Amino acid sequence: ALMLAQKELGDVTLVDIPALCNPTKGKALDMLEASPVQKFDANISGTSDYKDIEGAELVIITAGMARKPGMTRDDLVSTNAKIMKDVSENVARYAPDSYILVLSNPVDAMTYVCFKTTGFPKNRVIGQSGVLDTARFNTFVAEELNVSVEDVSGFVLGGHGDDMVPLVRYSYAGGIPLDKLLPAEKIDAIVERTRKGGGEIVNLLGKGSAYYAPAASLVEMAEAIMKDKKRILPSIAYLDGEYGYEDIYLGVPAILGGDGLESIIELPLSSDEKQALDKSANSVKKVLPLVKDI
Ligand SMILES: NC(=O)C1=CN([C@@H]2O[C@H](COP(=O)(O)OP(=O)(O)OC[C@H]3O[C@@H](n4cnc5c(N)ncnc54)[C@H](O)[C@@H]3O)[C@@H](O)[C@H]2O)C=CC1
Ligand SMILES: O=C([O-])CC(=O)C(=O)O
Repeated sequence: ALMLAQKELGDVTLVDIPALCNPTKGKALDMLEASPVQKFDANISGTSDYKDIEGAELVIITAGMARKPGMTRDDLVSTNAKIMKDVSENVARYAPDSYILVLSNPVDAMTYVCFKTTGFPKNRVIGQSGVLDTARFNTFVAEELNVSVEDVSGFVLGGHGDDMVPLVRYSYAGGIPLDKLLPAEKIDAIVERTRKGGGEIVNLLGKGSAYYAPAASLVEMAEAIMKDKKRILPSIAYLDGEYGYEDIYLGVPAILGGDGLESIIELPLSSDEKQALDKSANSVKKVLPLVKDI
């Protein structure tokens, strides 16, 4: 919320459960009081009444439990699917024209729940994972090469789980393909660390999960939509035959602009890459039956 306001992308309303109404108002007020110092003009308010989101153009859903060390994201599925359904119903009722970004885990399945519950068109329900996974990949590459993160552009496809697919063939530093700059074993180690990147933070924190980098990732997607930037960003999109998958939400490269997820980019994949993507898609598919009757 603070990052959105700092960028003056709009006024921000934080919504949490009634038991946390006052702490939510307190958080919002604290952030708002940073605005005269940091010189941003955006209102930030807190509430537990969904009526207060009436007319919202963009809704970011992060409601739900975070995992603890030793858990997988999929362990959160039944608890978070119920929360996602409740939140999505309220968003559909009070902000029926909004674009939605979903973060709650397991995010591929939660984005599917949000899509089915709201009944919104697929371009208006989008999940976040790839921007974060790519940011982690880029961080590790920049560290290994001792170069600026600004010059590294990785590419991560697939579900937000340990078998996500960092695409080395489409990853560059300063326009130079990564395999010309790093030996295979270093690249493999970076791929593996990226896949487990969320878990690395969960284990270090002991309580809760990553926070700043997921927030920055959501803000990048929000900005693309609010400013109609037509960014090419990895996004969790509803697939209707693209990449050979049907009726599933999965991370793929997409164009984000004023009309949400405006199109999906279908990349040619090698057979190894497609196999890795199939494995990741199958992991997401395994979870979907658990959310279909929520
Ligand atoms: N997709 C991604 O890349 C990432 C996903 N996540 C996921 O995002 C979710 C949120 O993470 P955090 O913000 O760290 O957790 P948190 O525990 O700090 O916040 C979750 C909030 O959801 C609220 N909530 C629970 N039930 C609700 C309901 N029915 N309606 C409205 N609000 C409700 C809670 O009161 C709490 O304030 C988790 O599921 C986490 O795994 C976190 C980081 C990255
Ligand atoms: O790992 C988690 O539980 C939170 C998350 O999705 C991430 O940080 O990638």
